[in-house]
Amino acid sequence: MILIDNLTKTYGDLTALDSLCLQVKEGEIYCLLGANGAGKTTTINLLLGFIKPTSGSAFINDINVVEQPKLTKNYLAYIPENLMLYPSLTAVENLDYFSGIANKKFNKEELEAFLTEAGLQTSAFHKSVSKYSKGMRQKVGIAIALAKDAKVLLLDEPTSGLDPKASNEFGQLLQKLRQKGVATLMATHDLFRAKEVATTIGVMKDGQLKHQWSVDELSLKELEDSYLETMSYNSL
Ligand SMILES: Nc1ncnc2c1ncn2[C@@H]1O[C@H](COP(=O)(O)OP(=O)(O)OP(=O)(O)O)[C@@H](O)[C@H]1O
Repeated sequence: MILIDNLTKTYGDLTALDSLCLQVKEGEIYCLLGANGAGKTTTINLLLGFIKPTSGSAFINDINVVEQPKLTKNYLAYIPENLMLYPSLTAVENLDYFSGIANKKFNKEELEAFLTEAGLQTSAFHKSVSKYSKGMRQKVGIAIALAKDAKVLLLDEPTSGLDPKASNEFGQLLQKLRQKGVATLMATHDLFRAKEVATTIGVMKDGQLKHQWSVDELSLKELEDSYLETMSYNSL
């Protein structure tokens, strides 16, 4: 579970995040939309403990991210736009390495089973990931989350640059994780994919959460209209 309570981050005069409150429960996928500079990555970086908030708090499975950042890592998996893997290693070797960091040890068959569950084709398991497409790399990221048994998944524009088929596959993998009870927060510019996968959609602007809907509350057209209207409104 993710709980964000009045989280604020300022850089000098700039308020990158302004009293953000939101919650992502087990089995929910929360898609955070917003133009460049809205504060989406700042939110994710605060949850990851990469940066410290100016005020407010955030919790991963009831653990305070600021007070116990290392402990929260046990529950978290993170997939950024460009997942960092060791290029000279294969998918199995990368998965073995990253599982080890999370204090999990698996045999070859178990590692391969995670990659299969993440939808990676068997023929790629023992090839260097330097030859992988972006979609294949994202699948390794999902396999890492599965192997780690992550309870919370943080995604920063994971489908950016994926072709529609790969993006669709990625969405289906998120649904699988959702069925396992994973709480997912995904920053994205992809309104279509957000409407496809989310349980809740939030729209940020100037560091503030301007709208939040349950996904069933609105059509894709209504989401697009509301998004564009929010973006065109000049708050200055
Ligand atoms: N280290 C920093 N120093 C100063 N300003 C920063 C820093 N990091 C982010 N910002 C500013 O904070 C604001 C929010 O940035 P953030 O990266 O969270 O936006 P975003 O919604 O993720 O945008 P994008 O869609 O482009 O990734 C922006 O105005 C950005 O310039």
